Amino acid sequence: MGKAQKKTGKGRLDKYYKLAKEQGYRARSAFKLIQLNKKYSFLESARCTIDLCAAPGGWLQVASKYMPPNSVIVGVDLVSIKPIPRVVTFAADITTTHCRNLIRGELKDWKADVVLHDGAPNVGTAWIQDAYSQSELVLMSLKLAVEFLIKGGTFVTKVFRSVDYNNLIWVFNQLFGKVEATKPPSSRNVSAEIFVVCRDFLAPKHIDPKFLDPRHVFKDVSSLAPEDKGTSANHVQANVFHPEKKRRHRDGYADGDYTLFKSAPAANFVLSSDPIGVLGSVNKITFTTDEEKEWLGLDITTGEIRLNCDDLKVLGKGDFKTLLKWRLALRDELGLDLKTQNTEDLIESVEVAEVIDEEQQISDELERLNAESAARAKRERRRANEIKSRTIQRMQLQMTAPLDIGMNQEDSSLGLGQDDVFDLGRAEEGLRPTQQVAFMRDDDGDIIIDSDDQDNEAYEEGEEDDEDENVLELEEEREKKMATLEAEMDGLYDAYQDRLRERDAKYKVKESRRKNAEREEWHGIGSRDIDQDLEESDEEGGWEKMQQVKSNDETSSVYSTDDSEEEDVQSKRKRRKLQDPPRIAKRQRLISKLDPPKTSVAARVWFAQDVFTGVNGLDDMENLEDEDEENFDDVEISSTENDFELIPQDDDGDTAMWNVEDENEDEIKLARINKLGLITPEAVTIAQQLVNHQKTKTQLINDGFNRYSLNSKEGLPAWFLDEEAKFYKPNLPITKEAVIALRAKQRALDARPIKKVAEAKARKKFKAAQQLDKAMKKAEGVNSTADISEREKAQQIEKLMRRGLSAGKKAKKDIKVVVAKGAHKGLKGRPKGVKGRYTMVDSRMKKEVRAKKRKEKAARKRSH
Ligand SMILES: C[S@@+](CC[C@H](N)C(=O)[O-])C[C@H]1O[C@@H](n2cnc3c(N)ncnc32)[C@H](O)[C@@H]1O
Repeated sequence: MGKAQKKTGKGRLDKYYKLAKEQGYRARSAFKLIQLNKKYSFLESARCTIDLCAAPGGWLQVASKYMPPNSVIVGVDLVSIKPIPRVVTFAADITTTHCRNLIRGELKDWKADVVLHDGAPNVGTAWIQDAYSQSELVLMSLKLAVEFLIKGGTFVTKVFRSVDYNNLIWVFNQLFGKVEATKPPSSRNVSAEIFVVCRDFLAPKHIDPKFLDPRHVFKDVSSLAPEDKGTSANHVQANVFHPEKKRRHRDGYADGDYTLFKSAPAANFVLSSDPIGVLGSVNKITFTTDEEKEWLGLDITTGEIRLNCDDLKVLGKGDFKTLLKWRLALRDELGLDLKTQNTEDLIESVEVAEVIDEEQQISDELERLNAESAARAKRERRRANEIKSRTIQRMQLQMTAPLDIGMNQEDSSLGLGQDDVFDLGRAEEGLRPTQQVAFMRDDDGDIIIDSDDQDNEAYEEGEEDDEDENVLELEEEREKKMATLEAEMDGLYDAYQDRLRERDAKYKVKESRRKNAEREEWHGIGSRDIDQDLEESDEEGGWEKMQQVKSNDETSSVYSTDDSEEEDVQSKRKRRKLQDPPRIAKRQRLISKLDPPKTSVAARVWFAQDVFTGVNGLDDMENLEDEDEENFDDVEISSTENDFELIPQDDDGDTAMWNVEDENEDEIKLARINKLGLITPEAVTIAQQLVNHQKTKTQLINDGFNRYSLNSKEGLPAWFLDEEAKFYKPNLPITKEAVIALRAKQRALDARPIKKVAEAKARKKFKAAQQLDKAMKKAEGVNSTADISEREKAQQIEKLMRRGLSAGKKAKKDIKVVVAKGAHKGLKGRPKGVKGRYTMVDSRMKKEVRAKKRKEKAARKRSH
């Protein structure tokens, strides 16, 4: 790190970077050594340490802090290292004999207890080259280590996980008793670096120079000369330098491929038996060969497919499936799918064998038409069945009244008993012989009873005709196959996502950010908003009227003018609760001093159902999700803060269910807002509009009923819901003022002094007050002295008070500070245009002076 590094982006945000700044370390890497030393404790007992590649000196600072006083510390780097107390530094290349001589000159005949190496060539330009010279550098540092280390000494080095890694470890194992590779927490996960701690140096009398020769240690197995393997004596040596006959790439980059961006030819994807593997490991699919280019020209290779192949990292579930389907279609086209090919061949050969005359053609055509219509009828029947079962579900959840599907509960003419009113299976059976009713969906998607004769004929034909049955079976089989394929693709997509997640170290951060952001997003009205408004609203308007209507008319809904809509929302909530019992369990315990819930008749009837009995028992459920635990903690805190009483759950089923999750979510939101304030421009916009009376609460509530608030997700495919969750969000308007206000808030936060400065200021103030106190006491003493004149008294008191008031305010010396950068960098003598007293400072100086003072103070304390 000879060059000044640009400290932007992740570097600045990094926790260790900040810690290093705070604690006066020159580099965040200092924490790597601190953590390594914490694990292996090699510095405390060391009397002499050599740090190879030590600039800017973070490790040296750590060594000087943790090693006993009066120990010897030597640091070497290509670039010069600014002075550090107790440390001797040189600027030299560790691969040269000059460097070796310099160290020898400094140590004389001393031996080092620890040799450190954190060398890194200029990473970032050519990775292949970097990785190799890094390994080379490690070997060079090892060479110096074996020369200067004492028997039993420790060598700590940074190694990059590359193809040379295993060879290096093998060499270390030959020279040290214990070799361990570890990655300290401060080493970034995205970095390929790892630290190897080699302890208990064996100090052999003679070390084969090949152990320390990169040409031998990193020689590739394939390039191994046959004579090396020949004799049994040589055989050992061959193993020495090539511990693994076959290199595996589990741990590092593949041979010769150190790029993160990878592409694969389309043939790999199409012909591979593991297409998901291909998709998960590359960024792009290319069409380079003639055959692949031909595939591009096919109809099935649409523009969308080409785009998808161009950047696999942006694929959503739908794109992913499209790509896999394209692969299947292409394989079909190429005749690669053996099973399909066989079936097709069979059909083809049958067709060829047939003698086709005109009559035959007509009968074939008729057959085909019959088969088609039978298949259509079957499809419709299946669809009707699906609708039927869905309707039954809806009815069981009281989302749909029997009348919604055109049935009259009391109509005995249908031949149905009162008890069987929800048994549509039987209803349909009962209807079929007389009226031949089929359940169909009309244009609006509602269920209708269809008694069209033609359809019924088809229905019956479908039942009777054997040949048609065959076609139906085929059709069914095809659909089953499609369903299996879909399921398979869903599975593959999940696997693909997992792979991407593994590769993307930032995924978790992104996810947690997204969750945080979602917390403050406002998508509509929750019950909490409404309850709060019921209590707080001081406006006249629609909302109050609705409230009145609600209390007067028990049959009306809670806040919707449409009963069915209200029930729909309620039942969705209930279902969510049932699917997520632990959540309920946690929240049930949080019932607080809220007013008894105001339930509508519809809600009471709903909660009275059998399904909800025993919901309290859910309290005992374990295995709560992390997120919920977090929420729970938050809520607990906020409820104690608000002096809420945590009381056990009431046995009454209604009350239990009324403890809606929305309330707790709102509590969490509220607690968060109390803690952090409003953090999104949308929220600030709404808040400002409310404060400035640009919007009333009623308007706000009405705005909550938008197209996003009551979206039914029923029957939608999972991948669609995934995509929707990502992109289908209300776009709440934000104002310029809101953004300005947020920015100002952030600036104010940034401008706040850090804790240490604030503490120092407070200390100064306290000391000044103490001095003043002292001065006043002395002045009183002077005043009460009888043997001096009044004039003298006044003079002395004035002097004392002046001193007391000026305590802590030292007169600043008039010295001009010149920063040693730009034209002033490396300048010797007076800088141009600077008159009077001046001092040159640089970025390091302040910290070093402070550190020096700190140490002096500590030493003084110790000596007292
Ligand atoms: C990651 S930095 C070391 C940071 C140091 N451990 C600290 O805590 O401040 C790597 C250093 O290796 C040095 N380096 C690279 N090749 C070198 C060589 N051949 N000889 C000496 N130093 C070298 C670079 O100049 C760079 O300062």
